[in-house]
Amino acid sequence: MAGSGVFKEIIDKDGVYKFYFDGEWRKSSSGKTVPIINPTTRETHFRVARSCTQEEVKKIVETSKAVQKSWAKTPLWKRAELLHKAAAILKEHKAPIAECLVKEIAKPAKDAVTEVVRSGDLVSYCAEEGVRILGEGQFLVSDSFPGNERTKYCLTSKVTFTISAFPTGCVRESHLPIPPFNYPVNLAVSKIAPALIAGNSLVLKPPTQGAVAALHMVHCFHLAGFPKGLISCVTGKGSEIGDFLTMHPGINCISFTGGDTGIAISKKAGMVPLQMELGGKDGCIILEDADLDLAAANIVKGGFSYSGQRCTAVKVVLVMESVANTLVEKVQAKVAKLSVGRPEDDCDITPVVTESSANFIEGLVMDAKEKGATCCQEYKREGNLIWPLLLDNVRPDMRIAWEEPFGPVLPVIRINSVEEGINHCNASNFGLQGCVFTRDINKAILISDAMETGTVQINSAPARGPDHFPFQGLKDSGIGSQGITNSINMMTKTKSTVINLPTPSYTVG
Ligand SMILES: NC(=O)C1=CN([C@@H]2O[C@H](COP(=O)(O)OP(=O)(O)OC[C@H]3O[C@@H](n4cnc5c(N)ncnc54)[C@H](OP(=O)(O)O)[C@@H]3O)[C@@H](O)[C@H]2O)C=CC1
Ligand SMILES: O=C(O)[C@H](O)COP(=O)(O)O
Repeated sequence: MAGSGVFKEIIDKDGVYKFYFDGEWRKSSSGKTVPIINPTTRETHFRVARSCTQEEVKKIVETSKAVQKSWAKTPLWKRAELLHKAAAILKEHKAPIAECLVKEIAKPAKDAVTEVVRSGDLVSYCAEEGVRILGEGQFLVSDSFPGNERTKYCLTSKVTFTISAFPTGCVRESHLPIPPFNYPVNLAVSKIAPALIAGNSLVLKPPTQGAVAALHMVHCFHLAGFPKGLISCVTGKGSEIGDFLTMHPGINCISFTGGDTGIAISKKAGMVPLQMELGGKDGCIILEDADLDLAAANIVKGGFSYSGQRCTAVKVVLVMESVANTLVEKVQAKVAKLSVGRPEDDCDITPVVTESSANFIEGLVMDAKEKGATCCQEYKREGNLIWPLLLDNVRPDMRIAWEEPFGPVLPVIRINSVEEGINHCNASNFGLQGCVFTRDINKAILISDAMETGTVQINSAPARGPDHFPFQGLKDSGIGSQGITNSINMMTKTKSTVINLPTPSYTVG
């Protein structure tokens, strides 16, 4: 049960979830709260402290200063040990955390448990990967470069972020992970674990929808015994506290996952490393020689899992005209078998996260219908619940050909050449993932190389997992690369120490 047992200290007597600072769960001095609306009932299910008065943020970020310095001196194996403990506690308490995901973001019950277990696995893998890659460095000699004798030895290693005090007196210490609503646990730990193994402190800003799941996850790190003040979690709407956090002089690294907000943040954040995983319009190109049963299964899984609320969802199908009718029939037959209803009942299609999201999705559908798209199913909506819809004969003048619904509606564009399909994908502002279905591996590789996206899946739907794979977006889909190793590297700095010898030294004797 959320907020009970080992989690009872994260909620106050009035039923308001607290924020986490300096090793304690605290009520906000603002005295205000933020309601979290259950997408299924459209009623308030939880309340979190609308924390973070500017005074509170200032104190939170500065507190990380001393703690971060001592954490950076903690041996790698000890950092890893604590991460393994947090991973085990996460998995031990997967049920109450999954319950929060069901109630806050209408994630189907089974998928909710999977997200928590996957997060525990990510934290453990990160602990091991961190010990490996942060335990290695480089040794370079000077005479490998023209004009040099062997008078210099260069030792390089990966160090944590501590940067000396700035003229303004602020020491830039803290990492700022900002995850989105659709994976408030997994896309939080995908930032938290690399930051911690790399020796950083952090201030987590969880999504409003998903905040309580994130707070339960933070408590698992608290129970694991991380030093007080190393991890903080501030609650409150991003629109109200986000800018103050992202532009705070004490923040020296931002890892964000979400929508266009990330583009705005990247323009405001200043001279700090950014890791941005943003939206996508993942294209699925179906060639004439494709295995259409395999393609149909992946289009339904890829396009409708978690009601299409995944940045890696299949967002547009580009199918060769000659096989389009057969493919659409196969997809329709599978869509008809999708269960629609409550996340508690493990339905395939559950309510989208907010009413505004449902309204946005509806707008895209209406625009496509008005412009002549074929609705393969009757458009149906009850509150935030939208029945799965395949839109055939979509054309480039329709908004849904380009915009990201983040919902259970999927456009099909019929093409007459592979180039047409690739050109459509590359004309998008997004460049996250794409996929191609063909039996010809040579064609698949050529298409993969031609697609301007961070990843191309061959004969499978787009996906971020497994979480150790590099995961990146091009163009408006992101900055930098996620995935455990790349995240660890992005959250460290390279330090060179050069030993200068008075005379050249080559070999013994
Ligand atoms: N590429 C990827 O891996 C992913 C991309 N996305 C994309 O994100 C969108 C949906 O996710 P959603 O969570 O709604 O995205 P948003 O961009 O609305 O929110 C993402 C996070 O940013 C916070 N935030 C909002 N405003 C600010 C601000 N001014 N400063 C700092 N933080 C802020 C939000 O907090 P709050 O909730 O309080 O507003 C939330 O925690 C879709 O476009 C989807 O494609 C989503 C998941 C993964
Ligand atoms: O942001 C998202 O939606 C996730 O990165 C998608 O992850 P998944 O492909 O593992 O669902």
